[in-house]
Amino acid sequence: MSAPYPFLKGHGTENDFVLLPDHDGTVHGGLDEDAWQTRVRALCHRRAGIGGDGVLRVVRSTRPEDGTWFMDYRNADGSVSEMCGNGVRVFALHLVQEGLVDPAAPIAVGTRDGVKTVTVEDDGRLTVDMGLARLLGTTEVSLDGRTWPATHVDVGNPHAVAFLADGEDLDGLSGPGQPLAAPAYDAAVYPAGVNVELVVRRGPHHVALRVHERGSGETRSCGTGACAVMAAAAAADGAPEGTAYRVDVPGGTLSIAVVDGRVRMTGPAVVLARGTTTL
Ligand SMILES: N[C@@H](CCC[C@H](N)C(=O)O)C(=O)O
Repeated sequence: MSAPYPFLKGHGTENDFVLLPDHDGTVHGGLDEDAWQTRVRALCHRRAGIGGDGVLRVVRSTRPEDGTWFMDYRNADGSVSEMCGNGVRVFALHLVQEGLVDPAAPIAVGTRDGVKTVTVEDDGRLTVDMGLARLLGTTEVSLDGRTWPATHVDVGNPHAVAFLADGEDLDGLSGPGQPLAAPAYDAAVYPAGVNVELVVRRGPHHVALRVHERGSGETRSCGTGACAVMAAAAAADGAPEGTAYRVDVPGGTLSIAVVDGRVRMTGPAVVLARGTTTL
């Protein structure tokens, strides 16, 4: 058991996170890699822990090029990712709620994929400049004996975006109430693993997805995944820049557009609890 330390719990479209304030790195910064991964897994455990798809450690940047605050993100299994699109909205909201940043000005958040700028909208949602979505070619993913062509999209982290065939639906991808099994993918294309989005079209510029995340399993939403899906859909549609896509995820809705070549994602963020733990 460790000494008590503070945590908060939040989510963005039900992609949920444990936030760990550790501004000067003295709370968790001294842990070695194994101990840190063990702590992340314990915190994210759905029954024995607080529960979460990942952990957002809130730490002051040590590199000026990262801005003032760095989002030290880990998946539920303790692994690192470059970026978390829902997490960065929750992280920025936390900074606002704690009075650590000016909500009227763009909020710079350092990530392993560089600095992301977050803006608080008048309706309380947050918009993230996610940077580039790079379409890197075609691959395949498989699940339960079905195989789909997929687009390899890099949004800082790796994604495989597969559109289901006509007549296939998202509910049919697993047993009723069951999570998605891990899709098979080409490890030569994704040597560090991949986040897989399975997608249907709901209407013009309107899609819906289920996602199996690297390091977390099926989640209720994935911000980077939604951006990857939007980029793949917009390319397939030949949609002009500025076209806003509605991306439905099991936990809500995100609005995403490409402006000046950069993906801008707007969605909600919630911080719902705080406390201390010895996990
Ligand atoms: N849920 C996140 C993505 C988290 C990282 C991902 N599992 C990975 O390993 O790349 C999001 O909202 O983007």
